[in-house]
Amino acid sequence: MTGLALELTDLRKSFGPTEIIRGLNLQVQKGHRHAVIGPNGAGKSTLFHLISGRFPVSSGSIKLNGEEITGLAAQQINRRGLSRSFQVTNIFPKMTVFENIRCALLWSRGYKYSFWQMVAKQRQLNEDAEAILERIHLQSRGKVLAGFLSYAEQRALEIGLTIAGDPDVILLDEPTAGMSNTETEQAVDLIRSVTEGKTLVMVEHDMGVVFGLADRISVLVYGEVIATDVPADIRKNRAVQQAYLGEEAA
Ligand SMILES: Nc1ncnc2c1ncn2[C@@H]1O[C@H](COP(=O)(O)OP(=O)(O)OP(=O)(O)O)[C@@H](O)[C@H]1O
Repeated sequence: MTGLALELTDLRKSFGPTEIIRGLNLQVQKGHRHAVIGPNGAGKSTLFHLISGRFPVSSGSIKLNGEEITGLAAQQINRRGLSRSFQVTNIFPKMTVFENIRCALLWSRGYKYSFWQMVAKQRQLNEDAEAILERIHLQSRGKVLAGFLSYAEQRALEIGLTIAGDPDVILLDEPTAGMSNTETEQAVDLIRSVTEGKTLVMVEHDMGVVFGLADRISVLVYGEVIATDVPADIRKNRAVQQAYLGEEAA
């Protein structure tokens, strides 16, 4: 897999008079697991909102698989193969786990409600939903209301919703936030398996997760990427140590 999955050039985003993303450049290679790290308030979530089309950019360019997506709506970007999770869980708590996945599949395939179409596609849809439940290790929890899942299971379901449309590029926002060590280890294994052969861009604060999963790390400070490199070299980078990692990396 070669070429760029994402190419962000001189990206800017202001809220009122305050510029939050300030001439950001970022390239993500196809097939890489790429982590974006940086201090609180650096603009990581805002960056995800820009890439996924949730917020319009103030200026600059975003290319997905070589094609300009700047200015497209979130749904159009999703149809082009980019899917994102949210820091705050995005599941329907009063629907079962299985129904949540089915909904994500329906949405990603753009099915409009038509009874006969639904009947014809029902079987395939159910099989595909079961397959996703297996991939996220929730096959025994399909009939449970999503709101009754443990927190870690809800995060796994959220990953299931994100991968339901079989995206090429997956954006995960703090996928292990709030988890115990054991839950984090399981989440890392899950993320590794569901992103095999895909491109992953991940915002994450847990340095164990970042250095364990990422092929490349970009460091975002005050709305700019100050370094992008392999994990070993990010650890050694002086500017990064000073700006962010501090003693932890020394
Ligand atoms: N909709 C908004 N309107 C105004 N300011 C915003 C908006 N969204 C984010 N900001 C500001 O932009 C800055 C960057 O926020 P953002 O959430 O992107 O940072 P972050 O790097 O993801 O932080 P954290 O690691 O704490 O999640 C913050 O100062 C925040 O207050």
